[in-house]
Amino acid sequence: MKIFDKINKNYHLKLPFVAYRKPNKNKVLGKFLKTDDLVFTSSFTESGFVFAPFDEQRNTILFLEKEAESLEEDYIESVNTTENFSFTENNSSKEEHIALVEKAIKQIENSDLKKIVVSRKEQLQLKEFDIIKIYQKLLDKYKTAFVYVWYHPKIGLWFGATPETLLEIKDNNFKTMSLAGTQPYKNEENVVWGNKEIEEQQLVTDFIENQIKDIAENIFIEKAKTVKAGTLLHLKSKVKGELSKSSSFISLIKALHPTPAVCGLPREKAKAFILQNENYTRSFYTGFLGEINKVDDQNSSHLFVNLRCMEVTNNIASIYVGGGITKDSIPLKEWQETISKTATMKNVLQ
Ligand SMILES: C=C(O[C@H]1C=CC=C(C(=O)O)[C@@H]1O)C(=O)O
Repeated sequence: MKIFDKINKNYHLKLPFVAYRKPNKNKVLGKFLKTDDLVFTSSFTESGFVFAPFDEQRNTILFLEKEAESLEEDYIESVNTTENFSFTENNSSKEEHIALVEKAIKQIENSDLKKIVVSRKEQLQLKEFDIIKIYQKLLDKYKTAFVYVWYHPKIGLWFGATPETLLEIKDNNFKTMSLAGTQPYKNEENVVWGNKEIEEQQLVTDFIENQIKDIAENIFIEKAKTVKAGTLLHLKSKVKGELSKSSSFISLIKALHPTPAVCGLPREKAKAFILQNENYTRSFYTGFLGEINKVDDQNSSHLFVNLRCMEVTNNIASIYVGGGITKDSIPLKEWQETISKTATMKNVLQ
């Protein structure tokens, strides 16, 4: 495909680009830049593609629409996915993660915190690395996800296949979702959920409702349903509404990000715990990415939460995974949940 040649070319010339396919769509879209200038946005008023970190104190990167060459092509399923990547697994940080989960549970028991999402980074040494093969495998395997590869020579190379929409907005009509609770998919989507997962997801739904109630009208929240995301199942409620005339797109982003699906409740206290206690920097994991202010589509924007993602630097893949901790969490189960979540990316590396 032409778009893959262009990805290869830009990557080898060290020029920024993003390629992405929206959930359940066929088209792969690409934005290819001609210089390696680093452009930031804090107003979200420009037209382009944003890549935002978890911590909003850090910069959001913008690929300006007017500076980019845009390509789009229907994806033709790859026939070349049998080739193997081999990797050596680093010694896992099981004890460290379990200790972090235990600390989060204690903090919840001894404060007004209800939920904290704690995460970790797992590093794998790749024996081979081919940007196109990895991206094709992601496209082949995760048709219901937002599947992307994003590169800037001054920032890094990221891949992801995320199940979570942060915000889709056109005119004043918007959609978002409350996604939380995880169990492995075992050929059955009709499953029973435990109280911990039901409560964990309800906390996210209540937070979203509370955050948007003063800036939106006609809010409608669907009952939670089971959804499949790769080899996992989650609980999801769709949310829609109308942004009030006096409110702005950025106020909606600020109201939603970071949701308790990636941070916790109350938000600021959970964030402080995360920044103090996770012994690595999340950078763009649990941030968000996507199109903003599309001029050819009534200024619409479509943003996704950066989950099930990895960063590749010098043949080392860093896979980022986390999970929501509540008073009812069982540390060993939370560890196993992060292992299950690494499979989304590991499946395309082997
Ligand atoms: C934080 C992650 O997932 C979130 C989204 C869905 C379910 C989650 C959970 O069950 O904990 C997390 O809130 C991740 O995949 O790293």
